[in-house]
Amino acid sequence: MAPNPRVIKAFSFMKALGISSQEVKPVLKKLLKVYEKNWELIEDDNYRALVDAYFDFEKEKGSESEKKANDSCHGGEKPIQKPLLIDYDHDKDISRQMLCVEDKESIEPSQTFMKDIMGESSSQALSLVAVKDRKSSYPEKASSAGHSGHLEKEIVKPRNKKPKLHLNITDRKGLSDASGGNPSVKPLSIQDQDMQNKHAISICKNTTAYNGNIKIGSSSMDEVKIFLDCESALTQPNFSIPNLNFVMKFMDRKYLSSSNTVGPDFSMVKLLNDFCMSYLMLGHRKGSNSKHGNSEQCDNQAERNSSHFISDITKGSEKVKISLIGEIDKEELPKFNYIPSNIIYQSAILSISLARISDEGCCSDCSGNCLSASLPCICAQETGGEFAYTPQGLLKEEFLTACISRANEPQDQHKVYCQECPLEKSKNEYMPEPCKGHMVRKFIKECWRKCGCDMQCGNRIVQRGITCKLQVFLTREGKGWGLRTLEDLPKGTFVCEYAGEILTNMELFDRIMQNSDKERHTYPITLDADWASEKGLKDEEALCLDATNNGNVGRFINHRCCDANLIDIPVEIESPDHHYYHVAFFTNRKVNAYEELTWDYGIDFDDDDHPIKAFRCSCGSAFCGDKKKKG
Ligand SMILES: C[S@@+](CC[C@H](N)C(=O)[O-])C[C@H]1O[C@@H](n2cnc3c(N)ncnc32)[C@H](O)[C@@H]1O
Repeated sequence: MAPNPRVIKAFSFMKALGISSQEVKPVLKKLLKVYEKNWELIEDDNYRALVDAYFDFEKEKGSESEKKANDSCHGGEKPIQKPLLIDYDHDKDISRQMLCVEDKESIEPSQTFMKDIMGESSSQALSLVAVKDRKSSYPEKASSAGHSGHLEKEIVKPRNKKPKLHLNITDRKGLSDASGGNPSVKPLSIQDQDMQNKHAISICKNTTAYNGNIKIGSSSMDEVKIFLDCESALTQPNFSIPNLNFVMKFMDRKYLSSSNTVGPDFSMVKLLNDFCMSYLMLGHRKGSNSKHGNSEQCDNQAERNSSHFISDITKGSEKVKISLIGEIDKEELPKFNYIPSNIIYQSAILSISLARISDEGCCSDCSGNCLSASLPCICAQETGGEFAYTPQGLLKEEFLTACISRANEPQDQHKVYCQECPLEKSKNEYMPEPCKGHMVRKFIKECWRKCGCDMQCGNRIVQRGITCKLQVFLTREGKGWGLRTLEDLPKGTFVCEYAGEILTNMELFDRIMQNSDKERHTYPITLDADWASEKGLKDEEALCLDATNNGNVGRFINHRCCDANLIDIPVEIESPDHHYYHVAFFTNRKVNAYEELTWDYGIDFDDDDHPIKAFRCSCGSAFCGDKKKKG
């Protein structure tokens, strides 16, 4: 009689797992008896019942018979451990399966076994993930009344529950080297202590089984396992595992709010990468070290289905998209008009004309990139004959250090006192107070339109605009919205300008008076960095920037006393006099992905007379100057 093709198929499936037909035969026989020859139950879910029955049977046989079985089957090698098969198309391509091994303490699989599954060439790249909790990964065992024998008792109850999405966080400690010996490929993962939380995720770095970083497959255990390769941000202390429902809902919203969800460049890998990024981002957003506290918080959030997400607050006006993320009910969406560069409100006088740029004020003889010329061009004169930027586009260490030390020690020698201070005049036109002093600042001068170099010249950083990946997010300390970077930023990186309306100080003062009842406003910046060189400024030349109603992303940068990670540096671009200049933010140290970007506003929290009422500072710095708050 010709063998039953279903038996042959079951044998070949088990053989691929390294289990011989002889071993499978008695188990299959008993299983058929228990299931009353219902093959569907046996074949279901990649022979899950058969695989389980086999391993349970083996286990129960006791140590002696187990040893015998292993010796005969694997030539004395380490016994096969029960695999959770993740198989995306068993019939078509068994060599592309991924395996999870039950016992994480000893998950080095036998070479034979790996070769059987992956084939000779691919066995090194096999990715193995230990399943932490047997209960959470395995179906219930049924005590089958009416059947005798151990196997029957341990037979797996066929599952009629809908498969759940179950993502496991795994510890890769003790895993076999899946990197194929490449030292630069380090597995990275996090371990969830709370197995009650079924929403966990396995994130492994570069344990690529077949070229891609993302691996998906459905297991034989009614689960779907997704392996996502995420960034090293995971190891940061402020990362806590977000609720998966919340991440899912966030993704839904994000893609529903995006007009081009499925464009011609759609790819599943991109989508999953995005999922990874969102997962990390939401994890970081929690900002607390308590996993349990956060997961509760997340549950509530998920219940309320509550997240704001704007994919690009710049409405396409910057070269990069800047997203905003926050929770509904916590804070209103900011109401302002995004402008990528400064704009005159009304009375400010800005004389920008090429005629005002003298031949000595530009490098008309240059071409290409001024930084690659043998000698610095005339535009470097402002910065002592050296360009402020490195060829990599960062601020030079010495220049940055000089700016930082001047900002940190606002000593009198760097201050200038006006005879008739426009700032004081704006507060009280008829009886102005004496000038309180203005810091003389170090300027950067960038090449511009009259210069011979091109737009890619290394001395044109600020004018080329934002290039970092930034995000507006809701701070947890009550500071309202804040700005963070989504990527690591080296020291000296240009982040963004503070762009807003250009007002005269008089106009600003009027505006402040009119809005004095409003608690929160953005912080205006007085453009007084070079008032020293002016004998007397006309009212319409004493300028400031206000980004409250119209501004760029700089308006979201919160204050931090003393140890902020950004420094504001005046930059001369199109105007040779310094009534008007650009205020550019640079990192003053390396800033890690997901860190909030902060800037020291230079507020005197004791100055009760200042027209702008200082907020209660929640910067969290050890050097916080808000003594009232501390008191
Ligand atoms: C330039 S805006 C920054 C963006 C602002 N957080 C928002 O939600 O639009 C300045 C305002 O943010 C708030 N803020 C900034 N830094 C803060 C801090 N360290 N503590 C408390 N509030 C802060 C204050 O209300 C301040 O007037």
